Amino acid sequence: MRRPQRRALAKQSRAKDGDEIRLLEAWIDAGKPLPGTKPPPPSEESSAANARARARDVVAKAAAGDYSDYGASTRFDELPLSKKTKDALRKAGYKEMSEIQRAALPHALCGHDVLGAAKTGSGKTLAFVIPVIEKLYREKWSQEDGVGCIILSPTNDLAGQIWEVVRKVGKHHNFSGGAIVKRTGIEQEKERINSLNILVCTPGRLVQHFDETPNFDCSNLQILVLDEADQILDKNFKSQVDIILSQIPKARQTLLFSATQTKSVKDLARVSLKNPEYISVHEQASTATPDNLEQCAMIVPLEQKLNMLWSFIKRHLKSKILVFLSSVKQVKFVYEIFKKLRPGIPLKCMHGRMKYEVQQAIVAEFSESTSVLFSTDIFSRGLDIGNVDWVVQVYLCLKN
Ligand SMILES: Nc1ncnc2c1ncn2[C@@H]1O[C@H](COP(=O)(O)OP(=O)(O)OP(=O)(O)O)[C@@H](O)[C@H]1O
Repeated sequence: MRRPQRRALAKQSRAKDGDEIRLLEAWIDAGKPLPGTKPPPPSEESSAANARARARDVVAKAAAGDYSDYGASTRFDELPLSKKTKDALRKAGYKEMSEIQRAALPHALCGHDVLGAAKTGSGKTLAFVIPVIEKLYREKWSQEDGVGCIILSPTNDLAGQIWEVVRKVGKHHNFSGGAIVKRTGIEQEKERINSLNILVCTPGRLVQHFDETPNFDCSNLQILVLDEADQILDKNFKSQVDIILSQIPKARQTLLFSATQTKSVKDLARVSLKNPEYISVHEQASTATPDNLEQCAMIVPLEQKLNMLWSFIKRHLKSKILVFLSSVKQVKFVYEIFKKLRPGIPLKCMHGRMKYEVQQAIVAEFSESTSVLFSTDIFSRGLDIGNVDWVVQVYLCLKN
């Protein structure tokens, strides 16, 4: 008896999705922003209660066929998004959009290619994760359709972090996906990669699958995202990115995000952007770092550097400190010596020769506790760790 009931429910839910998709498509088309437009500054008059009422009104009107322009929205619930996505965003505590999200989401939702730049920590991840999920939802993507989206990240850690955001925002949808990183082992990945809809991975790992996984197929790809695009497009990843681009369809949506915007015509031609929207929300800012970040430099004779670092740590025993060193050898050396000297604060170290699971455990511990983490630059891009008091670059290259 149960099975027919379940089938009937599934049918009902598909029909509901179909109605919602038709409404979203009509709304997206009717209310889309004109190419090249930016949202006006948000008005300060409205209270949270007013804003919620306005969002309800917008959605009710859309259901009645009166589609509003959504390019000036300030809240996620004013956008033409599926109920499943809106519910997940609300549960995760996301209500008001950040500046880059306000500027990029309306263009990305209506299918434009986007080249977005905004300071680190400004919310770029949601600005590409939401359009990815919505596009696949509106395309009624399912496991049988295979890989629908690839999100490229320069590091495994960042890929893992992006995947967590995809999971959070897509938790009421039925897409499959995962962070294709060293953690799982290539053989296990090969068995399931063709059934994943959203892949978050480094260029290197993806190329390995193109080389080694029989029948690995991305010919249906709908959307390609490059996070930290400036780094993915630089010479270190060039050969890998070229292979990836040769294996995916040119007719797709492409979203590029980073803290600084690449304007190199060559780069943009490589990724075949079509009439991209250039969105740069912190153009006037003098640095790509947040305004409340204070930065200073000290010139210290080489032979004094470790003493100076030791004194710094001893004077900040109640702080969370991230120390960047320039090689695995240095990280191991400084960590071992300082550990023996017992500064009075827990010490940790991390570098690319450690297993991925060990790195993840160290990041998790560091996120939770007051401690000092010595690391190479594997840790330098895009990771979201709260409450870090100090970042110390011990061997700063002054030329750069
Ligand atoms: N609209 C929002 N409301 C509240 N918090 C948000 C919003 N958007 C993003 N955040 C939070 O802000 C933090 C930084 O977001 P995110 O990692 O996406 O920034 P980023 O611009 O990608 O930074 P980076 O350049 O360092 O990768 C995260 O903790 C995220 O959950």
